Amino acid sequence: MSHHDTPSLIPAVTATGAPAPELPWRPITGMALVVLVCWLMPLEALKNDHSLYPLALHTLSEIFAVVVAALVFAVAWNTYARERPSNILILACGFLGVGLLDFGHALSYRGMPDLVTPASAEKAIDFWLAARYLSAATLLTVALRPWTPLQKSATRYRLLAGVLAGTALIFVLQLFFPSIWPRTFIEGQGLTAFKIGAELGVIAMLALAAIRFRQLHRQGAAFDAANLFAASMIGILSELCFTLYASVYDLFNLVGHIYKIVAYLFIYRAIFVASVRDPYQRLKVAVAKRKQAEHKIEHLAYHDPLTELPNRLLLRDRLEQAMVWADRSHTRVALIFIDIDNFKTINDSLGHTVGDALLKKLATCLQGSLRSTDTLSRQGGDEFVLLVPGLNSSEDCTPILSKIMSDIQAPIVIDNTEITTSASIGIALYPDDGANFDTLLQKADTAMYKAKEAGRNAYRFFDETMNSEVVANLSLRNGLRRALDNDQFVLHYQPQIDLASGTVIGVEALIRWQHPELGLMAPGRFITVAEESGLIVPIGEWVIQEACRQAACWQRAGLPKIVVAVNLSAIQFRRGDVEHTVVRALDASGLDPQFLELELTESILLQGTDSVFTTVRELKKLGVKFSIDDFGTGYSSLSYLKRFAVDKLKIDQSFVRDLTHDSDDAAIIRAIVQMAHSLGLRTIAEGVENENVLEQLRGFGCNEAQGYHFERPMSAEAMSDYLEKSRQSLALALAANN
Ligand SMILES: Nc1nc2c(ncn2[C@@H]2O[C@@H]3COP(=O)(O)O[C@H]4[C@@H](O)[C@H](n5cnc6c(=O)[nH]c(N)nc65)O[C@@H]4COP(=O)(O)O[C@H]3[C@H]2O)c(=O)[nH]1
Repeated sequence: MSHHDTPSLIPAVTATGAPAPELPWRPITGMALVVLVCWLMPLEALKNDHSLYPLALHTLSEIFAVVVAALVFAVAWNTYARERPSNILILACGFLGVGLLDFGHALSYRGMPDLVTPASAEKAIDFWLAARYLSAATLLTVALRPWTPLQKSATRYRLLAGVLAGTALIFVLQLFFPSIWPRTFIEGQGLTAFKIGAELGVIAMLALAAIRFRQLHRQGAAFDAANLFAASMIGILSELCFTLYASVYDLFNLVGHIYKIVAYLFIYRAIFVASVRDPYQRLKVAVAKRKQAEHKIEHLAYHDPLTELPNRLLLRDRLEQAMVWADRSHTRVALIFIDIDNFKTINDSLGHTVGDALLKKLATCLQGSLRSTDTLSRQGGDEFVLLVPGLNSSEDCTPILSKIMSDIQAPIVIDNTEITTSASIGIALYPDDGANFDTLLQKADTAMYKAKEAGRNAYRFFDETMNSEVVANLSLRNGLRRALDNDQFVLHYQPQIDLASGTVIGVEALIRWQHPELGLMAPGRFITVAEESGLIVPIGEWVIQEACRQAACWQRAGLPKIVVAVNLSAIQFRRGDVEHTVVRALDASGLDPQFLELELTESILLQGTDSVFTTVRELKKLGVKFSIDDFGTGYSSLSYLKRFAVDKLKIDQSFVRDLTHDSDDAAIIRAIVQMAHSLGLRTIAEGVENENVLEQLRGFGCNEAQGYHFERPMSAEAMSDYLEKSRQSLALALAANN
C-alpha cells in the first residue's frame, strides 16, 4: 500500500489534538421522529393543503440550498492546499454540480416561467433526481476513498471541468431531449414506480455512506466524519419524505426540502471544519509551539542551563542598564566576583553530579538573600558574579558580602554528605574602577585572586596597585616566553663547603635572567610567574641541561670534581617529565650521575603522588643524589624522609641567619642535625654569613655550609677561576703535607 493509499486515520483525537466530536445523534433522532409523526398521523387535511408549501417558499428554500451548496464549493475550493485530502475537492466539485442541478430543479418547478421548455412536475423531478444522485454519489465516494492528498495539482481542474461538463450535459439532455428519461410523474396518477425506486436507490447509497462514515468515526478519522455522517442520515430522512408525498405542495415536500438544506449545512460544516477551522487551529497550535520554542531558545541564550541563573550575556545587559541608572541617580554599581574555594577538590573527590548539585544549591541559597534589583549570574565553573546597583559607597556592600560569605559557609547536605565550603570574593565598583563590563569584570576577577592569595574565605575590593601588579605580571610572563628563545637565562653558582675539610665539594646552580632593560634579575622576581604560566617546565629543563653541561665541562678542564645542585619546582613534577629530562641532560653532557644533586622542596614531596616517588627511585638507581631544600620551614614530615630516602637535608637560612641570637633556632638546627645523622643523612646549612654562625654549625656537627661568608653566587667563569684556585690550594696543601 502506497503512502497515499493509507487511510488518514488517527485514534481518538482530531488533527488539532482536540477530542473527536460525538456523532450528532440528537438532531438526527429528532428529525427522524418528525418524519415518523408526519407519516403516522392522519394529516389528510395538511397533506392536501396546497398552500403549505407554495411556489414562492419552494423557490426561496431552493435558493437557500443552492447558496449553501455554492458555499461548500467556494470555501473548499478557495482554501484548498496541496497537502489537504483530495476528498475535500470531490465534495467541493460534487456540490457545485448539486447546486447547479438544484437550481435547474427550482427553475423547472411547476408555476415557474419557461426554461427552454415549460416548467412541469416531471421536469423538476428529473433535475431533482439528478441532483440527489450526484449528492449521494459524492458522499459515498468520499466515504469510501482514502482521505489523502492529490498526486497532481492539475487533477483539481480536471475534476471541476468534469463536474461542470456532466452537469451541462444533464441540462442539455433535460431541456432538449426530455423524452430519453424514464417517466417519473404522470399527471393525475402521481409518482411512477421508477421515481420511487430511484429515491430508494439514493437512500441506499446514502445509507452505505452513513455506515462507512460511522465506521471511520469510530476508528478516529482525522476528518470530520461526524458531520458527514449526519449529512448522510439527514439526507436519507429527506429522501424518505420524497417517497411519501402525494402533492408537491404538501407537508412531506416541505419537510423533505428543509431536511435537504439541513443535510447541506452539515456538509458545509464538515467542509468548514476541514478547510478553515482545523487548519486554523493547527496554525494556532504551531504558532504557540513556535513561540514556546522561541521563548526557550531565548531563555537558553541568556541563562546558564545548570542553575537557570542569568549568564554573562544577560549580566552584561543588566550592568549596562544599571550604569545608565547609576549615572542619573549618582549612585554606584558593584560587580561582585564570587569563586567557590576548593570546588575542584569537591568535584574531583565526590563526583561531577555532587559538584553540579552543590552549584545549584548555592545558586538557590544566594538568590534567596538578594534584592529583586540585584542580579546573580553564573559565569561557568564555580564562578558566580553578582551585580548590585544603587549603592552610595563601597561600605554599602559590606552587609551583602557578609551575608554571601555566611550563606556559602553554611553546611549543605547532598546525597547524605555534608559539604562545607567558602568563597573568595572580589569587588569592582562603577564608576570608580571602570566604565564598562569587561573592565569591571576583569578588575573584580583580579580582586578575587587577591582574596584567594590572602588565604581564601575572604573578600577584597579592587585597588589600582592590584592592577599594576597584574600588568607587571603579564609583561613578565610575555618576557619570560621570549627570554627562553633569546637565551637570556644564565646560571650562577654558589660554592658549598665541606666543614670538616674546608674544601668546596659542590655548587648550587641558581638561575638569573639577563633582562634586556631591567638588567640581571634574581629568580625571586620571576619564578612564581614562570610557575603560574607553566613556563617553569621548559625553563627548568634548560637549567638541568646547562648545569650538567657546565659541571662536565669543569671536570674535563681538570678542576676538582664537585656536585652540582639544581632546584626543582613542584610544577615540573606535575606537568613535566623530570625523569626523562634528567636522563637526557646526563646523556648529552656525559656527566656522571653521582655529580648531580636535585633539590626537592617539601611541596614536591607533599604531592605524594606515585609518579614523584617513581621518578626519585629511578634516578637514585642511576646514582643521582637528592636533597630537601628549605628543610624545617614546611611540614618536615619524617615519613617522607623515610619513603624517599633522600641524601641530604638543607637547613633553611631563616634558622641559620639568627642562629647566634636566637636560642630556638639553635635548638631547631641541633635537632635537625642530630635527626639527620641518626637517619644517615648529611646536612647543609644555607645562608651562612659570618664566622660565628659557622663556628656554631661546626659545633652542632653540621656537614656542609653555603653562604655569603664563603662566596656569593657567581658566574660560570668566576666559578671556574674559584675552582681553579681551590685546586691549586689543595695541591699546595697536599705538597706541604707530603
Ligand atoms: N641572604 C642571604 N642569601 C643567600 C646567602 N647565601 C645564598 N643566598 C641566597 O639564597 C638562595 C638559595 O637558594 P634557594 O634557597 O634554593 O632559593 C632559590 C630557589 O628556590 C629559587 N631558584 C633559583 N634558581 C632556581 C632554578 O633554577 N629553578 C627553580 N625551580 N628555582 C630556582 O630561587 C630562590 C632564590 O634564589 P637566589 O635569589 O639565587 O638566592 C639564593 C642565594 O643567592 C646568604 O648568605 N645570605
